[in-house]
Amino acid sequence: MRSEQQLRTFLRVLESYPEDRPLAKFLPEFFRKNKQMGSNDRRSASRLLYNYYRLGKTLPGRKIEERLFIAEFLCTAVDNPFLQHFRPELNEKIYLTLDDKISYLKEEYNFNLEDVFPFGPLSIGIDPEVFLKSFFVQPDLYIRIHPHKEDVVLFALSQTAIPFKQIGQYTLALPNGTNLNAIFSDTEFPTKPFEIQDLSSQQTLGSFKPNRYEYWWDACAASGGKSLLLFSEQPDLKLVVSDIRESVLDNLDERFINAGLRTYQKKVIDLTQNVDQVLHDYHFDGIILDAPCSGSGTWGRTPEMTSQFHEHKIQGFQNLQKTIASNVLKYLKPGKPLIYITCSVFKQENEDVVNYLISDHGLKLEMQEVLKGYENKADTMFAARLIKSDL
Ligand SMILES: C[S@@+](CC[C@H](N)C(=O)[O-])C[C@H]1O[C@@H](n2cnc3c(N)ncnc32)[C@H](O)[C@@H]1O
Repeated sequence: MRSEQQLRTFLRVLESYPEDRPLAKFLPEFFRKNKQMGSNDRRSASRLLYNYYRLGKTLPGRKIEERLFIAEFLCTAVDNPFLQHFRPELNEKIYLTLDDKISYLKEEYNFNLEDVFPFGPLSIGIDPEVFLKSFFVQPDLYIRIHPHKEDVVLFALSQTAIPFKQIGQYTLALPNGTNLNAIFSDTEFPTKPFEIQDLSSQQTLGSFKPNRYEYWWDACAASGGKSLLLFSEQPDLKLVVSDIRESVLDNLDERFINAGLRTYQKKVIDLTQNVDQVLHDYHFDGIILDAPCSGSGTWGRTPEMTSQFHEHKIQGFQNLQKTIASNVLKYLKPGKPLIYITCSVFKQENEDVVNYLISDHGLKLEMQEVLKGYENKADTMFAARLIKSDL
């Protein structure tokens, strides 16, 4: 029986999963080692695994199978043959709204929404209920179109059956898992006319406000998402990018070439250390600090993190953020902005770090905001613009 087979495969994959690396890395490795699995088996195993982890820490005492059926019930909105086979009484209610499903589970299974993500406190302004419910909805894939390439991208997408939504002049939402390489092939599009970038990440641009010919530093640049945004707003900038990981900076080179960004300096540095030897002559007009963080605002994409996370880690991230922020400030000109960004929902990593920068370093807060991706099938992020004092 197909559903029985799917359940057996799910249990086998779950048992093999060591929970020490992202599912997105583990699953392809597992499938490579288990070549007998066809594409349908892979698809259903991935779906069941991801949905299972969307339950987070709820219903801890229930059997794995029971939790899986409840996860399927919450995360699917169309007739579900798997559920029909094992729990027809749940499949019968598959068309209920998420709110009604949650009420039903509360009654019948003692389900408690708060247990999905029992961590906190959350940043100010986050609606806990809406945030928690977003865990049962797969986030969208967002792209940012390069300037003047809107027609090319919209035309290519209109030739496919893929439903996409235009959010702004340069921003499109596509269903998760859309194979953009198939639509924008290397032969037809040797340089890609867009970046894959989450909606909230794109929205951090609002806090940058760069001016022409200024000198900016993207201090934790990774593969350069924020630098590319900065460049899209103000191409006439001088730019330094750095990260502790050399490998991610190699990806950055590729993305920069694709976007036409050619003049920048690149440095591999550990910002918990004294970096004066490398940066003693630098005085920046703006610093973007997209700090290492729990990533809790992105767990809608990596739901396995919710059940693997331990709350005590938040303090460790805050310590790291304070250290790095204190170290970079030395290279910021007085009167100029530090843009502090995280993809965390925790107040301890967001407002508390901002308050520390104000109280211990005399920075002036110009604005701070939570980018509520949980309302838009996107990541949730935090961005603050702080000005270094003139003294
Ligand atoms: C949130 S990610 C940055 C994402 C990037 N700005 C983007 O838009 O794609 C944080 C980065 O901080 C880097 N990082 C972590 N610890 C660091 C340290 N001690 N010094 C410098 N960079 C560090 C990580 O390697 C990671 O790439």
